[in-house]
Amino acid sequence: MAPSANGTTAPSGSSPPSTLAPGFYVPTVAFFTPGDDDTIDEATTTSHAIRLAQAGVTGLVTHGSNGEAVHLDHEERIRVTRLTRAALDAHGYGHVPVIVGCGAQSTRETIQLCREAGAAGGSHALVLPPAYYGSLLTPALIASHFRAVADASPVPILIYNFPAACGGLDLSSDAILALARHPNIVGVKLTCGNTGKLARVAAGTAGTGFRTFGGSADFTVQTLAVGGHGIIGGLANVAPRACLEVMRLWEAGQHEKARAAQAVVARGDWTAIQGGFVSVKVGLQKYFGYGGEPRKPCALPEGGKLTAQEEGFAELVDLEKSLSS
Ligand SMILES: N[C@@H](CC=O)C(=O)O
Repeated sequence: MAPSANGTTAPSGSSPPSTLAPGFYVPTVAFFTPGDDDTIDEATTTSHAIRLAQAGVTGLVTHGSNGEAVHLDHEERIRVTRLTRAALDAHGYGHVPVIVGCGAQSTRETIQLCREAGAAGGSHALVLPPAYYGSLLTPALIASHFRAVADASPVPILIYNFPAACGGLDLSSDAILALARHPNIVGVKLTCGNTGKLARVAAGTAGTGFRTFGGSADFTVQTLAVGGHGIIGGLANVAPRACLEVMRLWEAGQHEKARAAQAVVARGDWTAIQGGFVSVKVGLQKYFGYGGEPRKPCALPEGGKLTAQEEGFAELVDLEKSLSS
């Protein structure tokens, strides 16, 4: 039996359920072979997925913002999802869901990505709203997009509300609650950080199986306090046990300790939020010996900026390592 963040167990080898368990889900970073070779690093993709599962995370997300989805072609996306699913299955984590980032600018390509995600072993799709032609996209067109994708997708979808990645497009709680009535729209990741919206969506969908996730580890306690179901957050690439510990302490009613752990996680997440997925790679490389380079045109920081990012994770990694022993 393998543990999950909410303290339940699932028999290894079983399939992920379509209703997501509450807990902590990790949008994995992508790994590439060094230099001009620059192909998917299959060995590291596999070992990273296993490391996270062994730490007890509830699920993984390929091709979230941390996963450089926009730097990958369709074939590479399929390969990463297949590798991740296969790594989990081969190590007794068949019940652990793999959510797949499927945002694209057209409804047509988004549906194609959802179909490819399902065929590659993805259990759910995480869908950003299209925003490139933002001034042309009315709230009604955005809602039609999500409904058309949900109608056609072979896997249930989660809405991904991340205004900073979508030219400021920020879905309201009213819009999300209306979409939540679609039978194939089963959750939302709120990277907007609006905990008022989170409270309204969690309350408005209570008891339906719809899942309301905070979109960053730095507001885990806030999410749980208002009835959210957990976090989908990139910081757990570096420190999965520390991120889970905040949830465990809160759910055990140890609120002072949960706040103290949340403070450490929030300080670490500030480095990840400012430096994005590149800083997550910096943290992995410095403290766990793998991570490598992002795809160009992104680049690792150098000099004082590199050192500052490394040091920004030090306290968090101390907590992580204390929980590993
Ligand atoms: N801060 C976010 C970035 C994207 O949603 C995260 O932790 O995943």
